[in-house]
Amino acid sequence: MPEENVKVAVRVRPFNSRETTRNAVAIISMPNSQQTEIKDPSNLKAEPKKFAFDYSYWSHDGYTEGSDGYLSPQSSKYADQKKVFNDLGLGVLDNAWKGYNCSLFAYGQTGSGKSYSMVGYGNNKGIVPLACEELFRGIDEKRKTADKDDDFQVTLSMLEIYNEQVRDLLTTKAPGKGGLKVRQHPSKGFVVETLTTASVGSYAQIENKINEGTRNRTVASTNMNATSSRAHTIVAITFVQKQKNEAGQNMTKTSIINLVDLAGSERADSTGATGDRLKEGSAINQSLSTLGNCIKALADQSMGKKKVMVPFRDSVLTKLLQNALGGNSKTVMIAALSPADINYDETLSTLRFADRAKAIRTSAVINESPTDKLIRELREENLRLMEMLKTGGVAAVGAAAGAAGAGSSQEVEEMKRQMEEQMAANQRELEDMKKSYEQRMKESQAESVGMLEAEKKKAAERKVTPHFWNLSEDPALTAMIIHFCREGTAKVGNKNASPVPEILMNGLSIQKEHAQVTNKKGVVTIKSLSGSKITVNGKVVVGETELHHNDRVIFGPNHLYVFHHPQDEAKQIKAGKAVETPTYDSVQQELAKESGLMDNNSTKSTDDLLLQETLIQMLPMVSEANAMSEELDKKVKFEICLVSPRARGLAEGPTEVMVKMKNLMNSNYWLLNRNDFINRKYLMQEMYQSYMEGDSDWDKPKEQDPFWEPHTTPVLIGVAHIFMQSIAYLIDMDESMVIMDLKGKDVGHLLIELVPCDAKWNNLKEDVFVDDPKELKNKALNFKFIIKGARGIPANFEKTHCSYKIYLDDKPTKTEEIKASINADYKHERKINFKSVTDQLIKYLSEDSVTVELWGTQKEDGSKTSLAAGNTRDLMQREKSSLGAGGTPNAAGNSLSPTPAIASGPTAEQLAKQIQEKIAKAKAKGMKSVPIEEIESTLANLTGAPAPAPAKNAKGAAANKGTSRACILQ
Ligand SMILES: Nc1ncnc2c1ncn2[C@@H]1O[C@H](COP(=O)(O)OP(=O)(O)OP(=O)(O)O)[C@@H](O)[C@H]1O
Repeated sequence: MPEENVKVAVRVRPFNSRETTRNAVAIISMPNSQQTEIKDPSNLKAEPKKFAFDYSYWSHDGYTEGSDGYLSPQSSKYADQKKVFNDLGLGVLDNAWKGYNCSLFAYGQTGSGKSYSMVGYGNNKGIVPLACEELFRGIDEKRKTADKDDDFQVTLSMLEIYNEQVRDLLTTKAPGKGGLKVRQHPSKGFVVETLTTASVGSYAQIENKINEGTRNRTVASTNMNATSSRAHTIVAITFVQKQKNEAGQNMTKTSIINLVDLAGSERADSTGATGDRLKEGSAINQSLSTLGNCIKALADQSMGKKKVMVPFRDSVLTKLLQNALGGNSKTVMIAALSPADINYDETLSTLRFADRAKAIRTSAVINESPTDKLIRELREENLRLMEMLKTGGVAAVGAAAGAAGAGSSQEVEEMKRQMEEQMAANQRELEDMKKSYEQRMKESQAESVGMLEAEKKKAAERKVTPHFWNLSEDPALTAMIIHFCREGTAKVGNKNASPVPEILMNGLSIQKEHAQVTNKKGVVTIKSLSGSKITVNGKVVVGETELHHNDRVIFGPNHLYVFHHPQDEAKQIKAGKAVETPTYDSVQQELAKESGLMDNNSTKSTDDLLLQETLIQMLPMVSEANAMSEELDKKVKFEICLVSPRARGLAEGPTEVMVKMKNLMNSNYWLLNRNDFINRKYLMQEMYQSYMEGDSDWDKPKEQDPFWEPHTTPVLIGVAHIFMQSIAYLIDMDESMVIMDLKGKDVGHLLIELVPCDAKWNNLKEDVFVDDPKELKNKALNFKFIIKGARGIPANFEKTHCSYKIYLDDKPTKTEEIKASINADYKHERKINFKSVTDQLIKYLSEDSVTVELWGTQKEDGSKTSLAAGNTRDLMQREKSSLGAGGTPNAAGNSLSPTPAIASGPTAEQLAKQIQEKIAKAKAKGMKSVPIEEIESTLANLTGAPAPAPAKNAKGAAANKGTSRACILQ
């Protein structure tokens, strides 16, 4: 069987508005129509990494937007939708007409442009609609000259794989527990049972069906509280052509065209391995990671590697794509690339994935229908027999048949009769198939006409009646759900309400009777029912609130709608007001601002903008996690924590977003980094989904419960910053330093001593000091770093220890773990010795501080005094009200401000003052600065050699950095 490689194209999109605001740097270039290069943003001068593909599409710039919104090329370099379709889509169609199975799949991180290439937006139609249009244009063309027996049938199915479960997108029926079943068929491979196949007879019908599927996807994703970018969507078009071939025989060619929009390829963890206990628990990434493994194995196979097992069976997606990747299919992959520096890691991994896919070989065959083949064979056999009978070859046939146990011409006649009967039966079967197809077509046409009419009516009503339209993170799912607010009163509620509410919403935290919307002569108001949550423009609704055009309304934690008021809009336009339609980003930004976590100053650094983006991503997730905790009565609460670089022991860097998981029954808490939290959120969703499906075993054992963490997991209690300045003057320090938690709250004191020593580790005498730290250069330096203990630690801790790094330490040093609740004596003494002090070390000692982290494991039931009772909702309410005036709770339940850059205790300035006072006192007693000979002799003692010459240049200084660190004695 002839093999051919998978065709691979990459396409780079324009910057989005956020990237433009933050002055993102474009790191992708395409020197020609095949080559793609990527630069490492941390080293822009270095050679870029180079890749070659069948097509490299430049869609980053060089285009103009027409009045109809179509983006057309300004320069020949720009690849518009038509170009991509002509290269990839037409090829797929051509193969479909020939009877080959074809697959086209789009790969890339969320927001990189997969849907744009596959489906497109507005007038920029993507490959799927253009291919469907072209397919029907071709069919219409063929029909003009077709024979009466010729026939062309198109059927469509559309499914989604989310979390290893298959959902039929062409039905509103909820799938049973665990989704649709995937079974192995002896000849077809893996198939989805009971999947709807819709017959479609025109482009309008196919477009209608795809819209219907997208709408169902929107409803399902909000109901299940799922993230649409984590789902894979497969549109499968089956194209059957019945035509006479050149020899006048009836042939049926069947081609299945699989159009696959894969879930965002970003790794759940984009910063490397996470330490979270539950990191392997979620099935959310299983399909995509198995796809990666299959592509790797297939690429190895085509490179000639023997005995490679391709793990198709390890995920639902790869089972369904087995043919597309490893068998009977002509396959095209389009990898979508973000141009921005910040996406470097993801984009590079997409390019590597695409590069591997190039090597895969498939061997497609023209699919003839077995029924037709049989008829053809029977007819051929029949013709041969007739010919033989006519030409007197009966004896020969008889002899041949005799050898097989027959013998007479009667038997030959009998054989002939049986064959003819079989042929007739086959013909009948075909006729039945045709009839049932025609019936389905009629129904589908009627349904389609009905739907078109309903759509038209809805569109007309939208122009005059106030309504809500859904706003989704995924632009493809936006404005798919419309709820009208007709004159009178309408209830918003879930499916358990009786009577069924006029505005039906299901999903997380939507109550039976959630809200009431009243339209009184065009004045529309909303009020919350049964204490449920509604937010308008970022503010929680209290009492009856009037809605205005473009107001952003959130029901529960995540049902986001925009209110459209046609008359209000007209008034605004008349008054000359700019009417701006809210976007998902603008709404999230508004919520983040309302959360109080973001300052409102307009000049923002890149780090601020990136932090803002992270907050925008995390805030809705934290609200959802809290809503799930409330519904499942998990008695934990999640809160965003902003952690400054200083609190992480770094001199500089971005503020990090972490999530604190708090046990509401006692004061225990855990800190989750962003990726660990996101991973846990998927697990929470899985748990919530199984709870919603009525599974009796929805609740997991503690070890697998994302809402639980053992009390023995150490948590960071707080940090203290120890300034090293006194060592730079060879002056000792004995201080009690404040320990601050990540919110900047005082959680105890750390008793610290810094003691400069001589070569024999005797404490330097009081009269030994330097006036200027520079005097230490090239000399040896010995000092003791002593952590005596901690005082006033929160009572819920059982065991504590400290951990810190000094100067260039690559691993943290830990003190002993002390079992004590409020006061702990670590009695930790570390002897630190530098053979030769460098400028860099002097700078460090003079300006920097050591961050000592205080870690602890909590008591099983926290601090007994705070044990609380009640359900999660009550506990959350109680916590909110006890926050007091200082903390304003917000949508996400946060009341935090970022950690101050430096914890209090004696500040650097106060320490400097203390040091100068000590020096002044010593001088007043007639003492002089440290005798240089003493240091020289210390150095000689240690190295047995004279002091090394000072580094002459930066490189030398850097080299010295490494050697100046002597082994550290403990
Ligand atoms: N070639 C392009 N030209 C112009 N705009 C583009 C192009 N590709 C993508 N975009 C825009 O970028 C945004 C993100 O693209 P798209 O929705 O296709 O991403 P995606 O990878 O499908 O994301 P998701 O995984 O969330 O579905 C959209 O607003 C889209 O209009």
